[in-house]
Amino acid sequence: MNEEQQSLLLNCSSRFPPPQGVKLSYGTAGFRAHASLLQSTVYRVGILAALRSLKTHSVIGLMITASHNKVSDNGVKIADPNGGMLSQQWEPFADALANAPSPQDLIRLISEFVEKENISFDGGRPVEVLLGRDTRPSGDSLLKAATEGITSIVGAVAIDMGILTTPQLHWMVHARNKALGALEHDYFEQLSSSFRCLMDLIPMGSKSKEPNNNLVVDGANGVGGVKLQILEKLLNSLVIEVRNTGKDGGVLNEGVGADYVQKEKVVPRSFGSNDVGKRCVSLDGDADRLVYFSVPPGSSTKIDLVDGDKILSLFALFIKEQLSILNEKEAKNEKGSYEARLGVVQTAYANGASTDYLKQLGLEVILTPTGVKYLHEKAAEFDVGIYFEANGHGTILFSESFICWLEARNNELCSVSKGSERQKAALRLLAVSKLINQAVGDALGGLLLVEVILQHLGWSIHRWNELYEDLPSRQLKVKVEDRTAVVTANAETVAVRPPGIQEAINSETAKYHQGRSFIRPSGTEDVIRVYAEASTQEAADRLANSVTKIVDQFLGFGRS
Ligand SMILES: CC(=O)N[C@H]1[C@@H](OP(=O)(O)O)O[C@H](CO)[C@@H](O)[C@@H]1O
Ligand SMILES: [Mg+2]
Repeated sequence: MNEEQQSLLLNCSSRFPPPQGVKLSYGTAGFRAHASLLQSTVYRVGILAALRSLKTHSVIGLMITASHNKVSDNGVKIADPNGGMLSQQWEPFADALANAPSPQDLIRLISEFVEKENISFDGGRPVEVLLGRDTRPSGDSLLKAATEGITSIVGAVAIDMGILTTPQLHWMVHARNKALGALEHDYFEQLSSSFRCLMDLIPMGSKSKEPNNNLVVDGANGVGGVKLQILEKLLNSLVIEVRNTGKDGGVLNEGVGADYVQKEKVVPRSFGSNDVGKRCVSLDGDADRLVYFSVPPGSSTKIDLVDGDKILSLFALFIKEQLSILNEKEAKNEKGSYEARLGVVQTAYANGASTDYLKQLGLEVILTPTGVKYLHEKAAEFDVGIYFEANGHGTILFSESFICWLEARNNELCSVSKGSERQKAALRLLAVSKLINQAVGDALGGLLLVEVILQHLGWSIHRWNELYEDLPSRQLKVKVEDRTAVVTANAETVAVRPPGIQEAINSETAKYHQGRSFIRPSGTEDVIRVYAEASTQEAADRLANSVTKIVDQFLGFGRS
């Protein structure tokens, strides 16, 4: 680093002192904390984003959001050149940057890192960071802090893309680095045109049995509802009613949104007995998650939840069907078929019944730790990799080589059997790859794909929900003295530390028919999460409570 660079960093950094007595960690999905603590962190992540752009010679994204967390919280995360999460190799540097006590320490860290990573400041290439933020009131001033961080690297440019869903920002980074149109308008255009294409390819015989074909959306009082209202105008064929848009006085994520609905299994605000039987969907605060639900007859608060596992199952079923149509041979020894590897990725939170169902479909099911960064990485190993967290965060990834093969196959079929079922299957798969976000899970693309598949199959939400019956489950959280005392293995299904805790959990779980339980430290909140499953709701609740007590005995504040 030359002197000009050093003094620029020193000057700017002294205006962003880190908060006292707080240890920050990049966590499951970037840094998250009370917004008042984050000025310095976001400033420093701005520096990191510019360095990442220098290192990769690509456009990088920086998103300011705390997703489903409280409105008073905020957070920041990086989108890498392919639109995915920041490379895990850089996370320790992110942690060190965020926690550096003084500007001098910060500059020393940066100098050492730049040398180690061989990052050159030659100024020969553009250094660009796209910025986005959700609707949180603190977003505006944090965005300014991020801009200062980015521009404290000489020659780096910050481009404010405005208020966006998290997946929109990731999509824009992905598109920019492929030299494609990357404005919000391009995003809406891609989603709506691929949706219309899939709708046009629906077989004539499919007619939905749903008496009311309208969709009711809970926007979590966040950014997703408003964006969906813009998108809806381009769709023609789908009637969407959006509630909890955030414009009618509701508070972000308070009693609303995908996280609340999935964890509490009750209706969000502004939904109730008038909605019995309707197809409803909840987005989270930054619109990267979605869960469907319906209100059963006679209920005003209880719901039938159709969670991320069922969305995954619906997608897997559809993709599998299209792949098998595509590979049907018309003549023996015909060339051109390609056994695409289809795989699905889940976490330990996936309902046991969903994993059994997917295996029965003959699919390869992989388990990873919690967090999209892990699921995405695994899904990318397949030709078509579908990943979903139970809470509704997921997408379908298509490998570049499979897309190339599909395009060539579609062209070939166009000339020999245009309009055939096989050509339609190729077109459908290509359209799905454009509709569903290739960078990260996206509630808007996910929602449109669910809608089109339901129409394609002629299914109501009830028929979809009957794919399999969820095992009753319960999730709880426990405050402990030090959550890092829990260390897990085998995709978080086993706690290897503190010693003895897993044995205690096992002996409790063994008392329950179809019992399953695990604990792990949250990567976004200062808690230990407890998950339990059993054959009845009452049993799942009891098991979760007993395991909570075990956690408390081993790690709680009151232990002796
Ligand atoms: C059990 C659960 O829902 N965990 C969520 C939550 O992570 P934790 O590390 O569990 O706090 O937030 C992550 C980011 O949104 C999401 O990827 C993950 O699935
Ligand atoms: Mg989110």
